[in-house]
Amino acid sequence: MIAAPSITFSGAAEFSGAPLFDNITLEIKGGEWTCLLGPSGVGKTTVLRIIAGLDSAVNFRGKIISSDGKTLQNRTAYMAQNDLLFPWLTLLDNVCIGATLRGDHVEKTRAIEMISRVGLAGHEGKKPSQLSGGQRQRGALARTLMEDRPVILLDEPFSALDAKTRADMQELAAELLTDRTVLLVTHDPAEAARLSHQAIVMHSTGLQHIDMPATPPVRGIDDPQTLATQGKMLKILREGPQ
Ligand SMILES: Nc1ncnc2c1ncn2[C@@H]1O[C@H](COP(=O)(O)OP(=O)(O)OP(=O)(O)O)[C@@H](O)[C@H]1O
Repeated sequence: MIAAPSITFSGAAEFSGAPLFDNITLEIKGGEWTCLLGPSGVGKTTVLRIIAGLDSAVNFRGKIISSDGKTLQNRTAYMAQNDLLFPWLTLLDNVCIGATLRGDHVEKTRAIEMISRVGLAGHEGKKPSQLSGGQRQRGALARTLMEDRPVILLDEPFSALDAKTRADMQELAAELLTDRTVLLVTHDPAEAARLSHQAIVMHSTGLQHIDMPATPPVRGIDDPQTLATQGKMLKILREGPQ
């Protein structure tokens, strides 16, 4: 098993002098799923991108500390809100792109297996333009799951999926990412209630932790505690910090 560190993210961020968030501390527990919810524009994607080392436009003043003291560089896999599949590559080549770009051995058999696991068997040779939005999102998920990284950053990875496929992909990701440190941004309280070890709502005024059921994820869709937690989150999202 690969060691998945805890991450402490703390600090403030601004874009061109306009403050986005100030003085927040986000504790992301090692080997667990943390879900981050909150209103549009509050800064969730920016947090993910800063941790992934991707956001050059933002002015971030703070620290990102991993519990094992090692840098997070080359230890994160990031799945963006839009699928970012290369339009000129086939699905199979897109799923293998990480290894290809690094000059590593390309594990085509494993990639074909991953494509099958996300329900896209038979589509390996298609270009992204020949796939539906939900299929492209599953392709991006397969590409992320191919990256054998201890820290996984997912930005609304299931948002384009129909209800059945969404539940199936949540369970697949939970299975394949067991013991990884996962930070999942979602707008869906039902998703957060099912998948989170800890769930946090990001408000413009700071972070609010949500009490989670004692049962471990993945929780049943119709489990009463899951539904109660989902309701509590929705209330907080609608009415603000409580
Ligand atoms: N490159 C950028 N330059 C300037 N402002 C930016 C840039 N990227 C994001 N922002 C601004 O920062 C704010 C936070 O954006 P971010 O994408 O992090 O929000 P979010 O909480 O993930 O929103 P959503 O839920 O809609 O995805 C927004 O007001 C956005 O316009």
